Amino acid sequence: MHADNLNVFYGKAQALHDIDINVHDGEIVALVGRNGVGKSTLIKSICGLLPTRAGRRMLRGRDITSEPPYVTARLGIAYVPDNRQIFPNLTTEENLRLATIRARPGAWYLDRVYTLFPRLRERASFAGQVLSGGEQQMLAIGRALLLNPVLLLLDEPTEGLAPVVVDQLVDALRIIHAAGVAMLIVEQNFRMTEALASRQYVMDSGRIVWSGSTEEFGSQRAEVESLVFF
Ligand SMILES: Nc1ncnc2c1ncn2[C@@H]1O[C@H](COP(=O)(O)OP(=O)(O)OP(=O)(O)O)[C@@H](O)[C@H]1O
Repeated sequence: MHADNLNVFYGKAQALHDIDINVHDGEIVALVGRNGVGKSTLIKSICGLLPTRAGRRMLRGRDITSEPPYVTARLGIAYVPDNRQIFPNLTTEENLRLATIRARPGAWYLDRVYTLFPRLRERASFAGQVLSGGEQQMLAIGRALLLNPVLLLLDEPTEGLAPVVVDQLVDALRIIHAAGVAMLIVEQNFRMTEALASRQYVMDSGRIVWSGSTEEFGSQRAEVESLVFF
């Protein structure tokens, strides 16, 4: 996926300025920055939930700038929102089965998601609203996988989760990555992004202000942290 000179507005207010980012096939890339700098706006615009005023978005050589979310999903971009958007009155399994209805054909199917997240199999008949935060996050990721994505967009997947659950998610994301799925992860948890991502983008005030490999991110930590937290 390539976003080229993206500019996105809420009404007259410009939220994203001249954004250039790439996520290559099979790559994990992190997007970090303080609250309100535009990270969620960027991933929503990549999957077509927000219109692009200028610039373009490409997926595997195809221009998707004007495509709505249901088309980008069919082309292989799956979005895991920060509020997870589980149907509260449907069971875990019903939530998952809904995702399979118009999914791309591919390697992910219900039983494979249950193998990845055994906890979801145990909770198959429980309503979405009684799941723990970690279980809901697993459900949101499992549902996205059932679309058979080439790119998974994850908005703060570890927010509010206990460290032991974060470790389980990191293990699951490694397995998903090994299966060939690329990811763009919005995260405040540096421990997680350093463990998973090969490259990092730092945002501030609607712009990309730093980008580099995870090794550079580690060696320039003080400089990067001054951009992210002050
Ligand atoms: N629906 C909206 N209408 C108007 N302005 C919005 C809307 N959503 C977000 N914004 C504004 O756009 C800017 C970027 O918000 P965004 O949610 O993308 O930031 P973020 O980096 O993801 O922050 P957070 O980590 O808090 O989610 C903020 O100034 C925010 O107030």
